[in-house]
Amino acid sequence: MSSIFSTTLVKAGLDHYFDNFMAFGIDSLQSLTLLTMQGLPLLNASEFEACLTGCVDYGVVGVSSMEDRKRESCFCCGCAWLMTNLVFGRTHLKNETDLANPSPLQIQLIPQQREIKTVNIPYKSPIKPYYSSEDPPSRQSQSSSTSNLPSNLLAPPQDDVPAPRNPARTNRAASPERNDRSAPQLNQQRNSKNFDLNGLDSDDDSDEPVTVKYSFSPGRGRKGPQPLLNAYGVPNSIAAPQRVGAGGLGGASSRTDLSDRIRVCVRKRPLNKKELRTSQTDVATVSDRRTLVVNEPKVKVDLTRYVEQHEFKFDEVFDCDCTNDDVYRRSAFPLVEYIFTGGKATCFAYGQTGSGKTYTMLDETNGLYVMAGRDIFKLLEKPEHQHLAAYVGFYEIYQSQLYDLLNARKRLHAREDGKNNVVISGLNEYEVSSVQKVMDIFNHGHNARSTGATGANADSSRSHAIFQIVLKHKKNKKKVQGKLSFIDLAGSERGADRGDSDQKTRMEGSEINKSLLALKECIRALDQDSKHTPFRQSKLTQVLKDSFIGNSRTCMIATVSPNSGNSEHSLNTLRYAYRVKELKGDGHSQDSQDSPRDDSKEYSEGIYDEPDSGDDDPLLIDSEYPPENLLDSEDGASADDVESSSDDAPVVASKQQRNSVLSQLNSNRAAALAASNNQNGVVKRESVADIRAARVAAVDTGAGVAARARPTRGAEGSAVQNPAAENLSLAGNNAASLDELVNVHRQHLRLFAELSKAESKLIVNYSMKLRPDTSMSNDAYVKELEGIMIQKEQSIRELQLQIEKCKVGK
Ligand SMILES: Nc1ncnc2c1ncn2[C@@H]1O[C@H](COP(=O)(O)OP(=O)(O)OP(=O)(O)O)[C@@H](O)[C@H]1O
Repeated sequence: MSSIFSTTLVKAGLDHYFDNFMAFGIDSLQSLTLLTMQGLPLLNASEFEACLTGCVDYGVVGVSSMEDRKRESCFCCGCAWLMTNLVFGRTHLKNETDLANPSPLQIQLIPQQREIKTVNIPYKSPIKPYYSSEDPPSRQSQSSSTSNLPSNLLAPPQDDVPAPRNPARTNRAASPERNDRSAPQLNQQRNSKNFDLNGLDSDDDSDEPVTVKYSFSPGRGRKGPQPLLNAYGVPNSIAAPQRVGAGGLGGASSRTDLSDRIRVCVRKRPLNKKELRTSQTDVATVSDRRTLVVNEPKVKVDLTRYVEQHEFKFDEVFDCDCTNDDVYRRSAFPLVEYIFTGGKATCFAYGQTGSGKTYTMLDETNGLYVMAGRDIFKLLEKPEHQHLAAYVGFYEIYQSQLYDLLNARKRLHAREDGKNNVVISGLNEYEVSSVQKVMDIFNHGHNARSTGATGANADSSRSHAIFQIVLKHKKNKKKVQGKLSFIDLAGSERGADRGDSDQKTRMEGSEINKSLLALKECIRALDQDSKHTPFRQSKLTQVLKDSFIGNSRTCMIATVSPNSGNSEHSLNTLRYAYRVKELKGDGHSQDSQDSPRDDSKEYSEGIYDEPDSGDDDPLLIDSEYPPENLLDSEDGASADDVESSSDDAPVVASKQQRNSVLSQLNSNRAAALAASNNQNGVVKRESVADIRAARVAAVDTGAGVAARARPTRGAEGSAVQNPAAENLSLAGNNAASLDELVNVHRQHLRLFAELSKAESKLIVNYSMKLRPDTSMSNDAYVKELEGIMIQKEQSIRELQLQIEKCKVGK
């Protein structure tokens, strides 16, 4: 880098962009002027003006102020206007030694068409470049006439990454060379098994990932690692949820125990060929066995790009070079051992479509279920297990209905026996004696699984698939020793991200979201030893009920795609996984600044007691249960009713005593609240906890007096019906419905928050035309908006329905 260059920047008043220029390999007047000089005759003043105002690629190099842009010209999008009021002297240039060095930044113009044909201005993240000076051969051999642009320039992965206002001018193809003087060195270790960039055919959209390991060191001619900046341009420290406190997962030294009741692991898959071909960056770094850092590419409001770092800690983090066997040893294997001791265990894969859930859990030949099968058969050979036999069943939950994948997708029903064990009645279970048999049966079912096209993935799983291995006593097949379920959940991405999918797909998405939220709440409740586990929220959690109570172990494997284009989804996955276990052993961590909101606190308030399963004994299964034990029904209504009756079912004496103490406390609390309201002469808004407290008081004392006697302020002191008091009496009459209402309401709020976020983003993108692709047409905008509105409408309807239910019970 020449001193003339820096002097010139100072003269031009652009020296504050020095780092940005460096990061983009612009380290000499040579490289700068090549961008600006050649197109001088191409644009007239008004075109230039239009380009200036519309050129969002300034953000790429961080030139944010309009004044600076005018001064410095629109070099980055290649509109090729020479710097107006050029302070950068061409005379300087002539003398400059850098002139001898061919610039890596080239523009090839076709003046006749007044269109920039090719230009390559690679976006090199100041944090983590994805290619070294020795670019992969395929990139070097790309023809300059094709538009094989660095995707992060022309087709940035994020929706909110800026795109040029005039798409015609963006038809630029890559120049193969890079400035290795300015570029940081990047050493790549590639998995020889898959990696052959030479062989990357642009038509090859294979999703087959390639393992790429990066190690980065600053290169010659470049300043050291650039500091990360946050949205305010301030160096960014690690900013994401970090668990704090003892017993949590925050400290590197935190305990990770294979025998934990809940284990939350994360698996990062390798970049696939398509992602490599489109030059997507690997933004997820496994920094140690328990830590994953996501470098999220972002754009400031002034269009400057920056990177935000999020660090997450889990029980276990598996890097992209980990095999299924590695994952198995640290996740499912302990569960296998556990079921032989008479327990139930569940292993989930959760993540965005295409992130590797099926590959991990149910890969036909190498999934965790195969490995578990292998170990189960080994253990079954032991003399002490000779009385046991293994059975497999495979079903799916699609749109809240159960289907037997081993029996022509026959509808199934979940039932509950007297011991709170869930039985999928009618499920075909096959006795298996070898891994091969397990695999054959699995394959049969796998083919029947529902898949459908979504905007996100043409082959996306639209259902939750549950493959279970049950250990039964040979002499009495109704006697179950243990059960291990492998669950390949449907894709976690939200309905709002499904592009212009039809209503059916959006409905599916909404159903999936609902069940995943419910699942999270249930696992959290389990992790926190909560007295109440909200099974009723979805079919998925209803059928997994016995995996959340009593003798159970759960392992969740969150799968993430490492590419920059999916960073938002990956972050959602990681936040979900984090929330599952965030509070363990630290009741105060929800107050931590970085910790996400604890919205299920009341579950642990001890207001409700879920009856113990009392099933330390092996399960006793009976497929003939009275109809009142039906957990799922055609109309979907009785499930709740049944569940509520199970909530209110008699509990063991000690629990009754505890409940009565709790009732007393709650009653006092409600009365105190009433008194305080009375004293202040103000009608206070009720918190959920208050309503619940009063409700429980009303139910348990049988009087409901505290609730109904809530005083209100009225004109001249006359009694005015207090809506809160009405709620309380209502709750007393229909406790289960109100309970459900609170849950639905909570989900509604969450969904609305998400949707409103998406809506704001949409309108910003549309109005500022920031979408990199041209698809943000009026039509696309209207469609996306419509999609969001439909979801909001659905959510409101659901809430209204629940309100009606409560009223009916009044
Ligand atoms: N850890 C991994 N190593 C190698 N390849 C992987 C890995 N994870 C996933 N893949 C590959 O990535 C692709 C997508 O994976 P997979 O089908 O498992 O995703 P998914 O999360 O189950 O998606 P969906 O929800 O749509 O079913 C597959 O081709 C799979 O082979």
